[in-house]
Amino acid sequence: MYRAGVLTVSDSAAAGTADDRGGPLLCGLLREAGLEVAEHRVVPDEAPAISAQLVDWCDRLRLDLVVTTGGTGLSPRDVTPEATRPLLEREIPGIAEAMRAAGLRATPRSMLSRAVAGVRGRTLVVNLPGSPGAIRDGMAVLAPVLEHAIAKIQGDPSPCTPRGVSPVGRGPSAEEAP
Ligand SMILES: Nc1ncnc2c1ncn2[C@@H]1O[C@H](COP(=O)(O)OP(=O)(O)OP(=O)(O)O)[C@@H](O)[C@H]1O
Ligand SMILES: Nc1nc2c(c(=O)[nH]1)N[C@H]1C(S)=C(S)[C@@H](COP(=O)(O)O)O[C@H]1N2
Repeated sequence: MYRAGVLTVSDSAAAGTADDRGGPLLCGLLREAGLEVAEHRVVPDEAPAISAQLVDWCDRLRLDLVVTTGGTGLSPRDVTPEATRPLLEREIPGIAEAMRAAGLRATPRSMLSRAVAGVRGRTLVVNLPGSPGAIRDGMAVLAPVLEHAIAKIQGDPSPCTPRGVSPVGRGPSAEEAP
């Protein structure tokens, strides 16, 4: 079973002045998607704190997946993408693009998230926005590709057969037709 870490990035949750609703929600959705949630921490919107946690989870604990929530927006304190991007060896722009695109169905503000996703070592790292709605929408996009993405990052040599994957926004391709 793949092991995940959940990092809530929120000044108010870290200070204890607001409940962290996003972190526990995200943990539950990851478990529903079949992952073990090995770590869950809350840090303030401070780049050094975010970076240190990501490096520890990717390099020391060698988690398969790290998902952050919060701090991806336009407030001056929002620095999660800036803290994440330099740590990535390869970006996966399609993940962040797909989550922003899907979120537009719920709110045009989806385009205001600057979330990034990518690979560090054997770990898939994904930023999500902080609101519970954004977490639900983001996980609906992410969950169907998680296992395949992690397997490929970790060197699974098997061919990428499209079978069993429901395409986003289209019918089956000729290749998939019976
Ligand atoms: N951990 C969380 N649990 C519940 N709601 C959250 C959480 N983090 C953010 N939100 C909500 O997401 C929306 C976006 O807020 P904002 O951009 O200010 O958040 P943030 O930088 O992610 O976190 P914060 O403001 O707590 O430092 C707000 O409505 C906020 O209440
Ligand atoms: N699907 C979805 N995406 C969303 C939202 C949402 O409610 N649903 N909120 C947006 C808003 S209002 C902001 S400001 C940005 C960044 O949020 P963050 O700073 O909490 O990361 O995410 C956006 N992405």
